[in-house]
Order: sequence, then structure tokens, then C-alpha cells
Amino acid sequence: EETSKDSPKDIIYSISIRALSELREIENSYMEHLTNFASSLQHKVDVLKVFIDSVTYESNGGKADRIRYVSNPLNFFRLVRRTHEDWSKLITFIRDQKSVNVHIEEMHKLVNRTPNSEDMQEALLGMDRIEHFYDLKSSDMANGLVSDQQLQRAAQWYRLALNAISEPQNNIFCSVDHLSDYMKELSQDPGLPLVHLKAKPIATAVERGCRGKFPPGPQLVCRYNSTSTPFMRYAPLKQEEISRNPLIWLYHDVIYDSEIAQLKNLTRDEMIQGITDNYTTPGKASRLFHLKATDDDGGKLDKALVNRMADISGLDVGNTTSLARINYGLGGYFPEHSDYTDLKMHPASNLWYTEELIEEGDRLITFLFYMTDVPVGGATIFPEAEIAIQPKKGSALFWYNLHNNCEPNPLTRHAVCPMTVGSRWVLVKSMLNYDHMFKKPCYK
Ligand SMILES: O=C(O)CCC(=O)C(=O)O
Ligand SMILES: [Fe+2]
Repeated sequence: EETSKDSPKDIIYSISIRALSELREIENSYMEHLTNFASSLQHKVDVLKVFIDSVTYESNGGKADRIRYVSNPLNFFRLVRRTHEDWSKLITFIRDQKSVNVHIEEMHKLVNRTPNSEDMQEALLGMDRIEHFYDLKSSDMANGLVSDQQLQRAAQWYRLALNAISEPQNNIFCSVDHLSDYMKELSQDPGLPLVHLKAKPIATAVERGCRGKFPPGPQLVCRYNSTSTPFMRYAPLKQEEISRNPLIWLYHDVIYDSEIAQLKNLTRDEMIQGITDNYTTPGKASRLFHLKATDDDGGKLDKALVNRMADISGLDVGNTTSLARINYGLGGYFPEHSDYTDLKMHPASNLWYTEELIEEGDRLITFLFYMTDVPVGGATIFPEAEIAIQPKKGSALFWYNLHNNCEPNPLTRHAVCPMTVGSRWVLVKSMLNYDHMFKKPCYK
């Protein structure tokens, strides 16, 4: 994917949980100022009330009443003091807005950091994606990977989000035949099923995978690998062969909680927006997630992780330690793509990494470390190979993108299912071909 550095003004919050948590922080701050603003106003009102209560006055008092009032020496003195001193002081007090203006200004600053309309659009599309990917309206909800209850909740957010906008400005309404009926439905009890939607198109392979409808794979044995490299002999790893073609392995407990905590310790500012590129996912570029990529001079932890990948795979990982840490948002997904670029097919490609690929060979291997559990949604899907992997904290997936003869293997095309609950963090590294020319084991 391509990346771009976004300025604070055009942050898209919806595409990562990290950014959304920043938005929540902004809201907390706004609420604090609003609360203080309200209590400052309340204080003013309280002071005015005390003054008002201290003055007994008759709204319809006649001339005789007024004379009676000022004939009392105490009243006479109070009247003079009030009108001479208190009135102008009160006006000064009322006019002095410093204590409330501070809060208004702060709230103004926060308004500049709120989501723009594209972000709102992104959030709605995310909700729409959750609904159609998981086929939320159907009663025969996939039971395996997809939990009915949690997805129902997602559908309710979706309805609430749609309900919040009165005017349909969104292309997601294109699927709606009876718009006004549909809008009416939106205001009803979220427990009622929605009926005014067009007949659903036939599910794509990715959608079927995301709904847990891929056939179960062969019962492959999970075993400890203590042979592939010297490292494995003293630190055997639980490994699972997921598939032979494409060759995919899953390893368990390969990244420690302390390492994960360190890797996820990023502010939104340190992360950039990941965007689809025209090569792997043709069409309009879409925003995917927020990521932090570290390059060659990655720190100690990066080096340790890359060495671990070398130990796991038995491959020379080269000198580069470039790693990407990725955080997805709700409804966020990664459309089907390949990690290889297939330069033969796209010789004129002007992607920034083309030169590297020509020199170093295409992306041979992808390593994917899961840094969070994702119990529902958010699976990594290989639609052509009909494989779905549910992220499990500490696990790593490892696959070959190329055949032995270095030709791209289209069965490795993959996607990430829309996120429905929680925060999804992964660590990704691709390894280029030429680094491994002499070490790559023959697997055919
Ligand atoms: O997040 C995932 O499961 C896959 C990420 C991916 O496909 C990529 O970064 O190329
Ligand atoms: Fe990928």
C-alpha cells in the first residue's frame, strides 16, 4: 500500500482504533470545558440570584408604597447604596466574560480537530460494510467465526449512525429502493428487522470467507518444530501447517506480550494513513488503516523480531528490518490484493518501491504477526485458496507469495475482513526474493 503523511487537519479518525481513541480524548476535553463553562455561568447566575433575593421589590407598587418604603431610614440608606454602588458593579460583573470565554475559545480549538465530512462518510461506509459483509439481515447468520449477538449490536450502531443524518448524501443509499420507507424504518426500534433493501447480490469469495463459510481445511496436526533451524532446537515453536498450496504456516506464541505492548505504544501522530494503490487494488484509492513503518535502522526490538522471523523460516532475512505496525478501525478492511507486484505484468509501474523490487526481486514471503485477539470479524482471508485465519494475539502467519520458479502464486491473494469489535493490530514484513535465493527450501 502507498502511504501519505496527513496534516492534523485532515486526520481520518474512522480508519483506526488508535485515532478513534484520540477523538475520544478530544471529546473528553471538550466535555470538561463545557462543564466548566456551565459552572462559570451557574456561578454568575447564583451571584445574581443572591442580589435579586436581597432586594424586596413590588412589581406593581404604587406611589404610596414607594413613599412608605423610603420613609424607613434603613430602606432609604440601602436604596442609595444599591443604586450608587451595586448596580454598576453588577453590570461590570455581568460583562466580564473572561471566565466563560476561556472555555469557549478552548472548545473552538477542539472543533477544529473534529472529524470532517469525509471521515463521517468513511464511518458510514464502514458500518455499511459490516452489514453487507456479514449479511446481518439474514436469519441464517454464519455461526462459526461470526457471533450473532455482537454483529446485531453492530447493526444497531449502523442504524443509529444512519439515523443521525437526516439527508441521504451517501452513495450507500444506492442499494435502497424505497428511500422514504427505509428512512422511516430507521427511526423505529432497532430490534425490528429492516425490510426495504434490494435483493442481495451473490456473495463474493471474500464475503463468504468473512461469514465463516469456507469449507474446513484438512485436519492438520499442530506440532512443535525443533528442527528447521538451530534456534528451534532450544526454543521449539508450536507450528501449524495451514496449507500446502499456497504454502502457509501458522506459529503460536512467537511474540511476547511485553514486545507487543512496546510495539503498540504509538501516538496517532507517529502513524500515517495507509491507502490502497492502483496496482494491487485497482479503482479509487481507499483508506485502510493507520500504520507506522520503520525502515533499515529499526531499533533493537525490530532487529530481534526480524531475527526471530529468520529463525522461524530458516531463511536469510537480509539486512533490512523494515516492519509495518498496522491498526484497523471499526468497519475497516483491506480489499483483496497480492503482496507480490509481478513486475513482468507491470513494467511501467511507477510505484516508489519498483526500483527496489527490480534489484531485489519480488516479495517472496510475507510475515504477519497478530498483536491483538480479534474474536469476531477481522480475519485474514485467502479467497482463492478458501482459507480464513482468525487473529490470535502472539501468533504469526508466514506464507510464500511466489512459486519455486519465482512466478507469482495468485492463490496467495488475500484480504482482511471488516472489523466489527475491538482493535486490530498486526505487524507485517515482506521479504524480497534475491536475499533468499540460496536458502529457500524446495517445497514442491
Ligand atoms: O492485516 C492483515 O491481516 C494483512 C495485512 C496485509 O495484507 C498487508 O499488509 O499486505
Ligand atoms: Fe497483504
